[in-house]
Amino acid sequence: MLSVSEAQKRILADLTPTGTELVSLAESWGRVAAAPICARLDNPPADVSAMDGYAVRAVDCRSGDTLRIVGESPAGHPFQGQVEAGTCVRLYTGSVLPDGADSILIQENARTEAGDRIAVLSGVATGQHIRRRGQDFALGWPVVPEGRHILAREVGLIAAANHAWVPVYRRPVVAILSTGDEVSLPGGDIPPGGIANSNAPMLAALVRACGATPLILPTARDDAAEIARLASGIEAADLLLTAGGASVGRYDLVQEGLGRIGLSVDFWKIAMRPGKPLMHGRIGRVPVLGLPGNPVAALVCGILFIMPAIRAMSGRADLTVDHDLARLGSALPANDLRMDHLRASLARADDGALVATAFSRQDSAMLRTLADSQALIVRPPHAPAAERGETCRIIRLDTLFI
Ligand SMILES: Nc1nc2c(c(=O)[nH]1)N[C@H]1C(S)=C(S)[C@@H](COP(=O)(O)OP(=O)(O)OC[C@H]3O[C@@H](n4cnc5c(N)ncnc54)[C@H](O)[C@@H]3O)O[C@H]1N2
Ligand code: MOO
Repeated sequence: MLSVSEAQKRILADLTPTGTELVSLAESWGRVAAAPICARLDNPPADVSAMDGYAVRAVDCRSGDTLRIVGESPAGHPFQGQVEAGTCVRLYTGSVLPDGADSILIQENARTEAGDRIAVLSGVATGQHIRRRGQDFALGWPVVPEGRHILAREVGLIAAANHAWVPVYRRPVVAILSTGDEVSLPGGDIPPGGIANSNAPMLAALVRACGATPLILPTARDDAAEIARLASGIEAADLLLTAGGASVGRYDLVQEGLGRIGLSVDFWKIAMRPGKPLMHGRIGRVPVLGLPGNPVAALVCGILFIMPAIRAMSGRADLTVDHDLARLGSALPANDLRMDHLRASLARADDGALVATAFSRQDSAMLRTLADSQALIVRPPHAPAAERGETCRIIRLDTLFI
């Protein structure tokens, strides 16, 4: 059986980003920059005040000096004249620094006197409280690199760089085909021996959380011809996920069904738990991931393989999900040859360290335990028994937003 990291490498090996499109700035959140986004101006565009106060010449702004106010310059209304010796201009945060001035006296350090004069209560240092033109970024700088996931911070930055449109990668379309005679639509009557289809909506939610567009196909019965028929239009998608029918049983027919429409299998079976029967292959240009039917196995494969695959197809530079360190909240037995992913709760110790405690039952059909988990404890193949308090590697589920 293949290792998890080898499987990840093989899945990512031949994935390329989708095409590109232009979206409005407001629509760019959650997308991936398809080209470097270069500043169309300096930011700030001019030397501006960082405080409400007075534009002054530091040389004549010592404690006890008085200055004559020669004008006012609200933000957006630059002063047209010059700040001469012994004068100042009233201005505000964001006002352009007038010619002749080199510093800002904050209003708390000035007292208004009779007429148009102020008394300086505390002197200023040259350049104080000035935001220099271009100190954040300059015209032409690539402020957002190609491949960056655009979140709220990037949206703000792209706006500040004066762009209304953003080049992004097209959202990958991910088709989801669940299989199984026993699988029924959630919400309907579940016949004897049936089970509600949790995989299709769960995988669709995962796909959406990864920034791709899910396309749920009708559920296929355990019938190779039907599986082939339902997957036959797959060229319309960028990735095919199947769920169920991946194992060795007589009715596990996904490979046989997809084989009829040209599936070539790259690998089948990974040394991991849950998720052992994962299959990777291709139908024409479309990559295929055959997920196990057990829902927890499907979702763990989703985190380890679907997320990186969608990120790669979306053009993202950061592909795999990060691991963190935690302390074990309870002892664990030695592991076998499969890399294990134990559903666990997370808490904080008094010293702030994360403490991960595995749930006592780890059945890969138990969705409630999965939903109640804040982390997966990742145990390498053949890991020896571990004591409570030992350091372990975890994948945080609570920060993945899936
Ligand atoms: N003799 C062996 N049996 C099994 C092995 C093995 O190595 N040898 N592997 C086990 C492992 S590990 C897994 S994981 C499962 C995977 O099986 P399949 O991918 O073939 O999945 P199914 O048999 O179709 O279903 C498994 C389980 O999940 C339920 N299921 C299926 N689809 C859905 C759905 N859309 N929503 C909710 N639940 C679903 C199904 O009813 C079964 O209970 O194989 C083990 N067996
Ligand atoms: O690996 Mo299976 O995925 O144990 O349930």
